[in-house]
Amino acid sequence: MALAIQAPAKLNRFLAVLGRRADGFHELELVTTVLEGVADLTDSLEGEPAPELTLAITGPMGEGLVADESNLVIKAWRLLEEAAQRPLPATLRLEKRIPHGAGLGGGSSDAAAALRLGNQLFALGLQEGELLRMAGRLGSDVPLFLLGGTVLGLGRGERVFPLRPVPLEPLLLAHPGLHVSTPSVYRALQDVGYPFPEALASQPGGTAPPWRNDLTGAALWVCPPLAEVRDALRDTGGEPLLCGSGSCWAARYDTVQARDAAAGRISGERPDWGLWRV
Ligand SMILES: C[C@](O)(CO)[C@H](O)COP(=O)(O)OP(=O)(O)OC[C@H]1O[C@@H](n2ccc(N)nc2=O)[C@H](O)[C@@H]1O
Ligand SMILES: Nc1ncnc2c1ncn2[C@@H]1O[C@H](COP(=O)(O)OP(=O)(O)OP(=O)(O)O)[C@@H](O)[C@H]1O
Repeated sequence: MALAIQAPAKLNRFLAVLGRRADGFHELELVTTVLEGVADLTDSLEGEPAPELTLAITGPMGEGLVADESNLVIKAWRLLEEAAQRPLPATLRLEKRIPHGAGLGGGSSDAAAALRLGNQLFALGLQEGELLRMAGRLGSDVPLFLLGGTVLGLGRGERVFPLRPVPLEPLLLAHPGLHVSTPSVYRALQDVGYPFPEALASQPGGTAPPWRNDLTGAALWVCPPLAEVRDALRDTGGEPLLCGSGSCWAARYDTVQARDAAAGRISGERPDWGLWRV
């Protein structure tokens, strides 16, 4: 019987870079919200046992993605096979609605969905701790999608802890169709210089974490046209925040009305941009 798992996008409302580690990764402090329930910004992974492993990719954001061993869904499946010590042949269908290279974690979310799907489909009985370890091997962003909700991320982002939900303000996400490479943004931190973050723990108790992304300068260095999206959102009265390593921006507004007016204006001026209301 076929099973389907939803794979939502994420928003890092707080991303502090604490420094560069000996292994080349960066030590981070992150507060991330998994954007559950936003249908047009959620991938779907469906599968059923079959004679051999195949992956088909469809959906509005499927173009340009390859369904080979480089795909995070297949990489996750191979880790499941390693844990099960046997092949897990299945027909997999991935419906892509999250743009890739946008900082919304779509590939990571698909990988987490694949771990859960394979574990259920073949009744592997892998426990949460084991799945989290496998997720961390696939990518720094993958474990947070296994938790869902609002998540504190430490280390390179893979050490995750559930937080009390931080309510999101009315948001407008704008995607200019540019693809920004995450490694190139982290590398550019050397060129633009490090910020000097106060630790999240030093924020006054009870307040929401600040709207902050220390990768912004580096991403603008790598991809200067990103500034156009930031400025367009600012012109509508929003407070823009770069999503992860870009290229999407999320702007927060005081009211739903202000956000909806902004969406109307930007969709008229920039019909080529992807827009999502959250
Ligand atoms: C920008 C974020 O999306 C914020 O959540 C993540 O930090 C990126 O997470 P991700 O895409 O899962 O990243 P990974 O696949 O683990 O790493 C991709 C590349 O990004 C850089 N990288 C990533 C995470 C980190 N803490 N420090 C890094 O320097 C490394 O060059 C690494 O080779
Ligand atoms: N199933 C997948 N969906 C999207 N990208 C994938 C997938 N499998 C592999 N990739 C590769 O991973 C890269 C990053 O994809 P992803 O959608 O996670 O980017 P992102 O939104 O910038 O995420 P992050 O903020 O985690 O860097 C893509 O450019 C693509 O080459």
